[in-house]
Amino acid sequence: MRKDVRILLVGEPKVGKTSLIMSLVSEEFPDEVPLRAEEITIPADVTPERVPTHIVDYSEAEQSEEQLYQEISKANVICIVYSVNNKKSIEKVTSHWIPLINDRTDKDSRVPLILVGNKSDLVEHSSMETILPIMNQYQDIETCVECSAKNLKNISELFYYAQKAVLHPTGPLYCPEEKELKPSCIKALTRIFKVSDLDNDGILNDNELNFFQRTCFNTPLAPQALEDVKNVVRRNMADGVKDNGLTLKGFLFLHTLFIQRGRHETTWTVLRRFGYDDDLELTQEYLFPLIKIPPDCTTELNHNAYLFLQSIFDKHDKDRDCALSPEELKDLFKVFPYMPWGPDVNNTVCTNEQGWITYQGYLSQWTLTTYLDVQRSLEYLGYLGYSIIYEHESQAAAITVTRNKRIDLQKKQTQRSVFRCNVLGAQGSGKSGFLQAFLGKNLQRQQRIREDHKSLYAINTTYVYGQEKYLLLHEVMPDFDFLSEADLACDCGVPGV
Ligand SMILES: Nc1nc2c(ncn2[C@@H]2O[C@H](COP(=O)(O)OP(=O)(O)OP(=O)(O)O)[C@@H](O)[C@H]2O)c(=O)[nH]1
Repeated sequence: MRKDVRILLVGEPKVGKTSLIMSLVSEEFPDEVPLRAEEITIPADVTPERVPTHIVDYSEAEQSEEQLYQEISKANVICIVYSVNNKKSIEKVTSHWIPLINDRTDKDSRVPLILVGNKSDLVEHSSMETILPIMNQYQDIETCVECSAKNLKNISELFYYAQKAVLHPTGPLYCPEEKELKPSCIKALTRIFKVSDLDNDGILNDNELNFFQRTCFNTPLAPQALEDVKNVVRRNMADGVKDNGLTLKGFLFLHTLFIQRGRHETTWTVLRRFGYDDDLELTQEYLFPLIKIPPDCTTELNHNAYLFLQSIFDKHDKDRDCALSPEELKDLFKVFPYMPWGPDVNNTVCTNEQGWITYQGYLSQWTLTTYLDVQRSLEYLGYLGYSIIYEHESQAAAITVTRNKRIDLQKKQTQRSVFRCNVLGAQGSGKSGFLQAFLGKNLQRQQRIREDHKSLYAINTTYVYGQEKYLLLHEVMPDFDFLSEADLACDCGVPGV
């Protein structure tokens, strides 16, 4: 969410820019105004969207072109003011102001524009007939409003729309020409749907909808409201509601409707809650929360994280064979922007006879990633929506940072559950075979492993005094001169296999 909003008012001389600002601030029409109002800052607590808002005036008589360009580049939203009783000031909107602003702003990060027709007290008719075609022609125009600084009509609304255009912009979400959601918005909402579809049946049932509602808006929907939402979808499309739940199509339709009715903030609230920024990318804070790992400590998944991963496995193991077929695995990773596991994973963890990753193998791979590269693990948990489903502040709540290894050794006691063992030995001494045998793969199966699918790691569970622990074997290349710090940082070694 933005920290502040900067609104710039531009337009032809004498259309009433300064008067609009003064009317907003003093809540009365000023008889006399300066050429240009001083920049004002409205504190967060008196703005509708609770963000500090700066309002900046422009005066051709007082400012140079260079100063105007500077202000344009600093603005988050620009109000182009015209006077409804002055045709020339309306013409100038398209002949002068829009091209001037477009020339000075980056095509990919255009500022939203608002067309403001002032002095509505002076005319009987509306300027909308002239303005609507302009709105259809220029995508950057967020909205238009007619107002009067003189009788204070629509003044606070104007500044509210301006704030809203910055905080909840239409641009990234919706294409007004096509009257449909933009592809990146569909992608984000589809991920949100999949994360919220806890049983993975392609339908959000009442429980899932309520959970979603509570997560995003802090309140569940009343039963009648839930029915009303579904009825709106039913009335508009045939397959938006199925088995009394919302399908992806229905879910996307609802968001299209929110936007078309000017309730962008609803869709933005959902997107932000699920970690998206203004460009519909997952934020760095969401994917990579800060986590401190002191030296000699390792990282493991905690009990809650395993429960979560278990539920993710269950929801994708459709045939209940305790293994993920390639299709099931693909489906599991659909909420990721890329496929995180390559074919080497099948040779790093336990698989079934078909070579598919078993439940145990799946948890082992997560354990391995968390041990070797905790940032990656946090990122993956983020794609799966861990912190949202478990209502934690961040993905970091899934991680246990273990005690310093030296203290463990001193006390001869450890809480750790993952232990790393380096396997050393000359080329051809059978290290790979040793690793594969640890995964229960016999020589016949080992021979079928393609060279480029081989892994230098093998991880599996073992029992120590009745407790389940993970043992991670790492095959180290024979040239000892090149052993890295990480290669040496093991709990035990198996030399000369
Ligand atoms: N009737 C009417 N007059 C208005 C309204 N708003 C502004 N005016 C009058 O229009 C004239 C110009 O107003 P300004 O606020 O100075 O306009 P501006 O756009 O800031 O002008 P520049 O500083 O030249 O750019 C003044 O005489 C205002 O009193 C309005 O809503 N209705």
